[in-house]
Amino acid sequence: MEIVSILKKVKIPELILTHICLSCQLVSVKSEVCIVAESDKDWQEEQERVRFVIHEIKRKLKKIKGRASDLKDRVIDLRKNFWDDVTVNLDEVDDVIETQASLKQQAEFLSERERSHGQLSQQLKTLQRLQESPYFGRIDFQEEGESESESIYIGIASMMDQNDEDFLIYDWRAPISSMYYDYPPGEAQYETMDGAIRGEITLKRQFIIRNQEIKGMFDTGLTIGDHLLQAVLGNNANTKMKSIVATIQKEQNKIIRNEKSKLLVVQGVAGSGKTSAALQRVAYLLYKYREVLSAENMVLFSPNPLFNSYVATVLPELGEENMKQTTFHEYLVQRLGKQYSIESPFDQMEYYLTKSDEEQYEARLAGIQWKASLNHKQLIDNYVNDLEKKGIQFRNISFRGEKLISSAKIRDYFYSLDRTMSIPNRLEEVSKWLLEKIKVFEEKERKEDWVLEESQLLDKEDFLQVYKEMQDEDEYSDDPFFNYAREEQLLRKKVVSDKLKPLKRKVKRFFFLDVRKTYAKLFELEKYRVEEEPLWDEIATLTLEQLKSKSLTWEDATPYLYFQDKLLGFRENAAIQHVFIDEAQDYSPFQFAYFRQIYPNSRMTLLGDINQAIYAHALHSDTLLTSGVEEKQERITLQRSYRSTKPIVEFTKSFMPNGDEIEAFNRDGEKPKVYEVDDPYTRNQMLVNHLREWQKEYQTIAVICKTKEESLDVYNRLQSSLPVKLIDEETFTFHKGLVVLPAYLAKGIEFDAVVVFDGSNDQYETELEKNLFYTACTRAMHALTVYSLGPYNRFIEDIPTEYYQHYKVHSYYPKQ
Ligand SMILES: Nc1ncnc2c1ncn2[C@@H]1O[C@H](COP(=O)(O)OP(=O)(O)OP(=O)(O)O)[C@@H](O)[C@H]1O
Repeated sequence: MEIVSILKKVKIPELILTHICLSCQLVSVKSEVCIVAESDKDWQEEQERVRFVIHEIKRKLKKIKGRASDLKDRVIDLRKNFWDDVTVNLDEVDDVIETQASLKQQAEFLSERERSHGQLSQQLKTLQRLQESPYFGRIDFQEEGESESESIYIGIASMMDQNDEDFLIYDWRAPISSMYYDYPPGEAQYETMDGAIRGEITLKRQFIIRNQEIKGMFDTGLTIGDHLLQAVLGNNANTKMKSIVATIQKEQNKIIRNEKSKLLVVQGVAGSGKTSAALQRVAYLLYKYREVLSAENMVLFSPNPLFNSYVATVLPELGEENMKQTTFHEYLVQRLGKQYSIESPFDQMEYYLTKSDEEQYEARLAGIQWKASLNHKQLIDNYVNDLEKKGIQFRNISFRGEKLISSAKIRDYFYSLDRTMSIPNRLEEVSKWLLEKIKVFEEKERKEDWVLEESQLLDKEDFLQVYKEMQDEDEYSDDPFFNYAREEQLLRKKVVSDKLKPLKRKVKRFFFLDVRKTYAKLFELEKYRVEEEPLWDEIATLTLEQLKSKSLTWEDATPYLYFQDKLLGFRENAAIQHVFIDEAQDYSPFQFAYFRQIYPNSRMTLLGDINQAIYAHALHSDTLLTSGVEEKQERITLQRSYRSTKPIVEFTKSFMPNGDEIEAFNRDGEKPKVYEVDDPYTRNQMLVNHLREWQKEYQTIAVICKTKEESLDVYNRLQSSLPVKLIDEETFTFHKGLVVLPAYLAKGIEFDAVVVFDGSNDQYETELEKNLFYTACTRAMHALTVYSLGPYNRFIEDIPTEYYQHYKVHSYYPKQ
């Protein structure tokens, strides 16, 4: 095997390291590196240490395997013979109590064993991972006042030596390990419970260890040397996101280890590692607060279902459980899906992109922006204040088509209650009052003829239940007439009770309050007309139409739920201690305010990129990453982009405002290509050939379109020539190979190579379309090609021509 160890001694500039180690894909890394022969003493000593540590790991593995297997046998045995050790005696009250105690003890015994077994399996998994690659970093740290430095080896978990005295490996999340990410050699310090420990880093070294062998070794003067990063970033994209634990950058480390902020906002350019840092942060918090925090106490809101599967393996790879993951749409559907069909953000986006010729388009757009704003929230708050005094719409309570209690009576009762009580508390009172009334009605109703008729139709089980009830009551008599009468009584009771159950359930859930009708009044009453919004009347008409058809547009769903929670009350989710919101720029200020309401005490980490704000509400208005959030917050900015090669970053940053602040990681590659083609047939032909070529080199290739419709069209065209998959909003996992998808579904994800199917002026014109185009282009890691049917879009005009290769292609086909 060809291995070149890389250390600091001999300098060979501009070495193309195609012969490094092919098995770990350290290929095509072109940079100035330092290199020494394999026989180097340091290399050998390090390899010796790796062997020693792995030997220790194996020893531990053997020991734990033995213990785990013993424990497993004992658990199985305990489960099988659970009852043998329980004294069951139910004769006397004392005996029952004793039996209960004995049962409890046995159950606790079993669960304690099961827990221990779980912990051992966890340790086993971690050791198995360490066995492959025990660590990735080393720092030699000489603490102030000490005469010698200590070598700290850093890996994904800690491991002690045989006598449990010294650490052979430190967990990357241990306080001392933070220096590895934060400091180059020289003065350094780390925080402990007892204050800062100061000293000097005398050596900083990175390793690539695979299959128990050192494949690469770098001494670095930087925080985290570029060599390793070059190697990692040069690899092909995967359908699963990778952990960045070995190469976390200093700025990212600030996000990961931030403990002070209640609200942490990360504005990071495309590919700057926001999502990666967020996941490492979850792992860090789970480690640091392991006594009090578990994966169930954290939730990640992600941009689409595909993204969930994309990031699903990062935490398990680090030996941690995944936190809950959901999309905000999923959350809204779960809360409101029974009453309404809820438009997805993607459908709203399709509307925005494709329906500009519709009559109501302008009004809808104005509505999208208004309903995203905190002004709309204020309007609702004012309205709810008024509703405390009057105006709530109630429903009649009816049973079998007959009105039992009129909405007017309910309203009068509600508004007769103490006004200092909140609306939900008053509803609780109304509910009790109604249930009392229903109870009285229930007793009367049992005597009705229909009840007897229905009782004949009861199931056999119902009769048996009544029979059992009579026996339990000890009312079984020798007098058959008495029995018959009692049976009828009970059957009648059962029929009415069963029939009223759904109604009672609804009353307990405050169904008597008509939320929809009350919300609609906000758009009907002159009092709430928003004068400063010129299209208010149109917005109101549209909203009322939607409400009538029992569907909620994306822009309406959050305000509606907010309003509903205000009226009916909402039990906050106290279990969630940390909320992560990825692609935070896509949430409106109103939506964020709603998050605050449902998770009032949780810490929040918001991650986003203002340049990727693609939803219509972001037009001319604040998003979470601008100034929309007034709360106290800590902001961290990431300017360096890691995903794409330098030429791709130079291309994409050139047409973005403040693009000059975006910094490319120095990774070489081909310049992006822009093909202006004058007919669709030629473009298709070229595209197929192009993709065929790429398939030889790359594992994940995306043809990114603007809309769903365009994606479907491209998919249909390519299908007959190439193995291709179409990704839509219902796609939950994606696989290697060639995919076609709209840009908004590619958010957060990356591909080896990307084709923008049509980057023409007709397609990308507005400011939001620019962001969409930017989002599409920045998905590419190694190669980017833009096809344009006719003249390319005006944003490309802003790019210096030396940053891309431009081709004008004339039709292969004769014009007809
Ligand atoms: N410190 C790092 N070491 C190695 N790779 C990194 C590092 N930071 C980021 N990357 C890589 O860069 C790519 C982009 O990272 P990530 O998806 O986390 O960025 P992002 O800021 O969320 O991007 P976007 O907003 O464009 O979706 C990933 O392949 C990730 O593995």
